[in-house]
Amino acid sequence: MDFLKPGTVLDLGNIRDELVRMEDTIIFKFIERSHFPTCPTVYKENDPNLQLPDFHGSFLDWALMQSEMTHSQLRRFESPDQTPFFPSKILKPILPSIQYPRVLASYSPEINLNQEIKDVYINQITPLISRFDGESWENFGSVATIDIECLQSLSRRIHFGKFVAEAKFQADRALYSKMILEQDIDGLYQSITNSAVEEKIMERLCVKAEVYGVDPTNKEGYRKITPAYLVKIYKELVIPLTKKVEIDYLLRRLECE
Ligand SMILES: O=C(O)C(=O)C[C@]1(C(=O)O)C=C[C@@H](O)C=C1
Repeated sequence: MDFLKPGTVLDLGNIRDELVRMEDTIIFKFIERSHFPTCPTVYKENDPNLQLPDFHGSFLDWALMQSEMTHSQLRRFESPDQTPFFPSKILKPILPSIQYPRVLASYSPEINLNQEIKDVYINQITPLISRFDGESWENFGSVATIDIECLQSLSRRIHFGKFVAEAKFQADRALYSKMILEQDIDGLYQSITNSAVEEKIMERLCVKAEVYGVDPTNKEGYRKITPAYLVKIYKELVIPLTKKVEIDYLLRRLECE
Protein backbone atom coordinates (compact mmCIF):
# COMPACT_ATOMS: atom_id res chain seq x y z
CA MET A 1 0.00 0.00 0.00
CA ASP A 2 1.35 3.39 -1.03
CA PHE A 3 -0.48 6.54 0.09
CA LEU A 4 0.82 8.38 -2.96
CA LYS A 5 -0.99 5.83 -5.18
CA PRO A 6 -4.75 5.96 -4.41
CA GLY A 7 -5.48 2.73 -6.32
CA THR A 8 -3.35 0.71 -3.90
CA VAL A 9 -4.96 2.32 -0.86
CA LEU A 10 -8.56 1.52 -1.78
CA ASP A 11 -7.94 -2.11 -2.68
CA LEU A 12 -9.74 -4.15 0.01
CA GLY A 13 -7.17 -6.97 -0.31
CA ASN A 14 -4.32 -4.53 0.37
CA ILE A 15 -6.22 -2.98 3.26
CA ARG A 16 -6.80 -6.38 4.88
CA ASP A 17 -3.13 -7.34 4.38
CA GLU A 18 -2.19 -4.17 6.22
CA LEU A 19 -4.64 -5.00 9.02
CA VAL A 20 -2.97 -8.42 9.35
CA ARG A 21 0.47 -6.79 9.61
CA MET A 22 -0.85 -4.44 12.27
CA GLU A 23 -1.79 -7.48 14.41
CA ASP A 24 1.92 -8.19 14.84
CA THR A 25 2.68 -4.60 15.78
CA ILE A 26 -0.12 -4.53 18.33
CA ILE A 27 0.85 -7.90 19.85
CA PHE A 28 4.50 -6.89 20.25
CA LYS A 29 3.54 -3.55 21.82
CA PHE A 30 1.24 -5.41 24.24
CA ILE A 31 4.11 -7.77 25.08
CA GLU A 32 6.31 -4.76 25.92
CA ARG A 33 3.55 -3.36 28.16
CA SER A 34 3.13 -6.76 29.86
CA HIS A 35 6.51 -6.38 31.62
CA PHE A 36 5.05 -3.67 33.87
CA PRO A 37 2.23 -3.52 36.42
CA THR A 38 -0.93 -1.49 35.77
CA CYS A 39 0.47 1.72 37.35
CA PRO A 40 -2.84 3.55 37.88
CA THR A 41 -1.04 6.77 38.88
CA VAL A 42 0.08 7.22 35.27
CA TYR A 43 -3.60 7.64 34.27
CA LYS A 44 -4.89 9.77 37.17
CA GLU A 45 -5.72 13.38 36.41
CA ASN A 46 -3.58 15.84 38.32
CA ASP A 47 -2.23 13.30 40.79
CA PRO A 48 -0.58 15.20 43.69
CA ASN A 49 2.36 12.77 43.54
CA LEU A 50 3.04 13.60 39.91
CA GLN A 51 3.06 17.36 39.44
CA LEU A 52 2.76 18.56 35.83
CA PRO A 53 3.53 22.21 35.18
CA ASP A 54 0.57 24.22 33.71
CA PHE A 55 -1.29 21.09 32.61
CA HIS A 56 -4.67 19.65 33.42
CA GLY A 57 -4.76 15.90 32.83
CA SER A 58 -2.86 12.71 33.55
CA PHE A 59 0.85 12.01 33.21
CA LEU A 60 0.03 9.88 30.14
CA ASP A 61 -1.96 12.76 28.59
CA TRP A 62 0.93 15.11 29.15
CA ALA A 63 3.47 12.69 27.64
CA LEU A 64 1.19 11.87 24.68
CA MET A 65 0.53 15.53 23.96
CA GLN A 66 4.24 16.38 24.05
CA SER A 67 5.02 13.44 21.78
CA GLU A 68 2.31 14.44 19.28
CA MET A 69 3.54 18.03 19.19
CA THR A 70 7.01 16.80 18.23
CA HIS A 71 5.69 14.20 15.78
CA SER A 72 3.44 16.76 14.09
CA GLN A 73 6.57 18.76 13.29
CA LEU A 74 7.98 15.60 11.68
CA ARG A 75 4.89 15.53 9.38
CA ARG A 76 3.26 12.54 11.09
CA PHE A 77 -0.29 13.85 10.89
CA GLU A 78 -0.12 14.78 7.22
CA SER A 79 -0.36 11.08 6.46
CA PRO A 80 -4.00 9.98 6.03
CA ASP A 81 -3.49 6.91 8.26
CA GLN A 82 -2.52 8.95 11.33
CA THR A 83 -5.04 10.41 13.76
CA PRO A 84 -3.94 12.66 16.62
CA PHE A 85 -5.17 12.36 20.21
CA PHE A 86 -4.67 16.12 20.66
CA PRO A 87 -5.70 17.61 17.28
CA SER A 88 -5.78 21.14 18.70
CA LYS A 89 -2.09 20.95 19.69
CA ILE A 90 -0.72 19.94 16.30
CA LEU A 91 2.11 22.14 15.02
CA LYS A 92 3.24 23.04 11.53
CA PRO A 93 5.76 20.53 10.13
CA ILE A 94 9.41 21.50 9.93
CA LEU A 95 9.79 19.21 6.91
CA PRO A 96 8.19 20.37 3.64
CA SER A 97 4.57 19.22 3.22
CA ILE A 98 3.70 16.15 1.18
CA GLN A 99 0.66 16.59 -1.03
CA TYR A 100 -0.99 13.17 -0.61
CA PRO A 101 -3.67 12.50 -3.23
CA ARG A 102 -7.06 12.57 -1.50
CA VAL A 103 -8.51 9.09 -1.08
CA LEU A 104 -10.84 9.75 1.84
CA ALA A 105 -13.72 12.21 2.10
CA SER A 106 -12.75 15.71 3.24
CA TYR A 107 -14.49 15.32 6.64
CA SER A 108 -12.44 12.21 7.45
CA PRO A 109 -10.11 13.91 10.05
CA GLU A 110 -13.27 14.80 12.01
CA ILE A 111 -13.87 11.07 12.56
CA ASN A 112 -11.66 10.67 15.56
CA LEU A 113 -12.39 7.98 18.16
CA ASN A 114 -9.13 8.49 20.02
CA GLN A 115 -10.75 9.64 23.27
CA GLU A 116 -12.78 6.43 23.36
CA ILE A 117 -9.74 4.35 22.35
CA LYS A 118 -7.76 5.87 25.23
CA ASP A 119 -10.54 5.15 27.75
CA VAL A 120 -10.90 1.57 26.53
CA TYR A 121 -7.13 1.04 26.60
CA ILE A 122 -6.72 2.38 30.15
CA ASN A 123 -9.81 0.80 31.70
CA GLN A 124 -10.17 -2.47 29.80
CA ILE A 125 -6.92 -3.38 28.05
CA THR A 126 -4.18 -2.51 30.57
CA PRO A 127 -5.80 -4.64 33.34
CA LEU A 128 -5.63 -7.64 30.97
CA ILE A 129 -2.10 -7.23 29.67
CA SER A 130 -0.22 -5.81 32.69
CA ARG A 131 2.04 -8.02 34.79
CA PHE A 132 -0.02 -7.41 37.95
CA ASP A 133 -2.27 -4.76 39.45
CA GLY A 134 -0.12 -2.26 41.29
CA GLU A 135 2.32 0.66 41.08
CA SER A 136 5.97 0.71 40.10
CA TRP A 137 7.23 4.27 40.64
CA GLU A 138 10.53 3.71 38.94
CA ASN A 139 8.79 2.60 35.72
CA PHE A 140 6.30 5.47 35.17
CA GLY A 141 8.34 6.90 32.29
CA SER A 142 8.67 3.51 30.57
CA VAL A 143 4.99 2.77 31.08
CA ALA A 144 3.91 6.09 29.54
CA THR A 145 6.32 5.58 26.63
CA ILE A 146 5.01 2.11 25.78
CA ASP A 147 1.41 3.21 26.39
CA ILE A 148 1.88 5.88 23.73
CA GLU A 149 3.06 3.21 21.29
CA CYS A 150 0.16 0.87 22.15
CA LEU A 151 -2.33 3.72 21.72
CA GLN A 152 -0.87 4.84 18.41
CA SER A 153 -0.95 1.27 17.03
CA LEU A 154 -4.54 0.75 18.17
CA SER A 155 -5.58 4.14 16.80
CA ARG A 156 -4.03 3.44 13.40
CA ARG A 157 -5.69 -0.01 13.21
CA ILE A 158 -9.11 1.24 14.26
CA HIS A 159 -9.10 4.35 12.05
CA PHE A 160 -8.11 2.16 9.10
CA GLY A 161 -11.86 1.54 9.11
CA LYS A 162 -12.08 4.75 7.04
CA PHE A 163 -10.19 3.10 4.16
CA VAL A 164 -12.29 -0.07 4.48
CA ALA A 165 -15.46 2.02 4.40
CA GLU A 166 -14.38 4.07 1.38
CA ALA A 167 -13.41 0.89 -0.52
CA LYS A 168 -16.76 -0.73 0.29
CA PHE A 169 -18.67 2.43 -0.68
CA GLN A 170 -16.89 2.67 -4.01
CA ALA A 171 -17.51 -1.04 -4.69
CA ASP A 172 -21.30 -0.62 -4.35
CA ARG A 173 -22.34 3.03 -4.47
CA ALA A 174 -26.01 2.30 -5.15
CA LEU A 175 -26.50 0.01 -2.15
CA TYR A 176 -24.56 2.22 0.28
CA SER A 177 -26.13 5.47 -0.98
CA LYS A 178 -29.61 4.09 -0.33
CA MET A 179 -28.73 3.07 3.23
CA ILE A 180 -26.94 6.36 3.88
CA LEU A 181 -29.92 8.39 2.60
CA GLU A 182 -32.16 6.41 4.93
CA GLN A 183 -29.51 6.66 7.71
CA ASP A 184 -30.08 2.92 8.08
CA ILE A 185 -27.44 2.13 10.70
CA ASP A 186 -28.51 -1.52 11.16
CA GLY A 187 -28.39 -2.11 7.41
CA LEU A 188 -24.94 -0.50 7.22
CA TYR A 189 -23.68 -2.67 10.09
CA GLN A 190 -24.96 -5.80 8.34
CA SER A 191 -23.41 -4.86 5.08
CA ILE A 192 -19.96 -3.99 6.41
CA THR A 193 -19.79 -7.13 8.56
CA ASN A 194 -17.92 -10.09 7.13
CA SER A 195 -18.10 -12.91 9.69
CA ALA A 196 -15.72 -15.17 7.74
CA VAL A 197 -13.01 -12.49 7.85
CA GLU A 198 -13.61 -11.95 11.57
CA GLU A 199 -13.35 -15.70 12.30
CA LYS A 200 -10.10 -15.90 10.38
CA ILE A 201 -8.73 -13.00 12.44
CA MET A 202 -9.59 -14.82 15.69
CA GLU A 203 -7.96 -18.06 14.49
CA ARG A 204 -4.81 -16.22 13.45
CA LEU A 205 -4.64 -14.28 16.72
CA CYS A 206 -4.77 -17.53 18.72
CA VAL A 207 -1.84 -18.93 16.77
CA LYS A 208 0.14 -15.69 17.01
CA ALA A 209 -0.44 -15.40 20.77
CA GLU A 210 0.72 -19.02 21.19
CA VAL A 211 3.86 -18.39 19.14
CA TYR A 212 4.85 -14.84 20.15
CA GLY A 213 3.57 -14.87 23.73
CA VAL A 214 5.86 -17.43 25.27
CA ASP A 215 9.54 -18.37 25.17
CA PRO A 216 9.59 -21.15 22.50
CA THR A 217 12.28 -23.02 24.44
CA ASN A 218 10.19 -22.98 27.63
CA LYS A 219 6.54 -23.31 26.71
CA GLU A 220 5.53 -23.82 30.34
CA GLY A 221 7.13 -20.49 31.29
CA TYR A 222 5.58 -17.06 31.84
CA ARG A 223 3.03 -16.04 29.18
CA LYS A 224 3.26 -12.41 28.18
CA ILE A 225 0.05 -12.51 26.19
CA THR A 226 -2.51 -15.28 25.97
CA PRO A 227 -4.85 -16.23 23.10
CA ALA A 228 -7.84 -15.67 25.40
CA TYR A 229 -6.88 -12.06 26.18
CA LEU A 230 -5.97 -11.24 22.63
CA VAL A 231 -9.19 -12.65 21.18
CA LYS A 232 -11.22 -10.85 23.85
CA ILE A 233 -9.51 -7.52 23.08
CA TYR A 234 -10.08 -7.90 19.33
CA LYS A 235 -13.60 -9.32 19.52
CA GLU A 236 -14.97 -6.93 22.13
CA LEU A 237 -12.97 -3.77 21.49
CA VAL A 238 -10.79 -3.51 18.38
CA ILE A 239 -13.21 -4.84 15.75
CA PRO A 240 -16.32 -3.12 17.20
CA LEU A 241 -14.44 0.22 17.27
CA THR A 242 -13.23 -0.33 13.69
CA LYS A 243 -16.82 -0.93 12.64
CA LYS A 244 -17.88 2.22 14.47
CA VAL A 245 -15.33 4.20 12.46
CA GLU A 246 -16.68 2.61 9.27
CA ILE A 247 -20.27 3.53 10.15
CA ASP A 248 -19.44 7.09 11.27
CA TYR A 249 -17.55 7.57 8.01
CA LEU A 250 -20.29 6.08 5.82
CA LEU A 251 -23.13 8.00 7.47
CA ARG A 252 -21.63 11.26 6.16
CA ARG A 253 -20.36 9.91 2.86
CA LEU A 254 -22.97 11.59 0.65
CA GLU A 255 -21.84 15.04 1.85
CA CYS A 256 -19.05 14.72 -0.71
CA GLU A 257 -20.92 13.41 -3.73
O1 LIG B 1 -12.24 -6.53 6.48
C1 LIG B 1 -13.32 -5.93 6.54
O2 LIG B 1 -14.19 -6.05 5.66
C2 LIG B 1 -13.60 -5.01 7.63
O3 LIG B 1 -14.63 -4.35 7.64
C3 LIG B 1 -12.66 -4.94 8.79
C4 LIG B 1 -13.13 -5.81 9.96
C5 LIG B 1 -12.02 -5.71 11.05
O4 LIG B 1 -12.14 -4.85 11.93
O5 LIG B 1 -11.04 -6.45 10.94
C6 LIG B 1 -14.41 -5.27 10.47
C7 LIG B 1 -15.60 -5.78 10.09
C8 LIG B 1 -15.73 -7.02 9.30
O6 LIG B 1 -16.71 -7.85 9.84
C9 LIG B 1 -14.45 -7.74 9.16
C10 LIG B 1 -13.27 -7.22 9.52
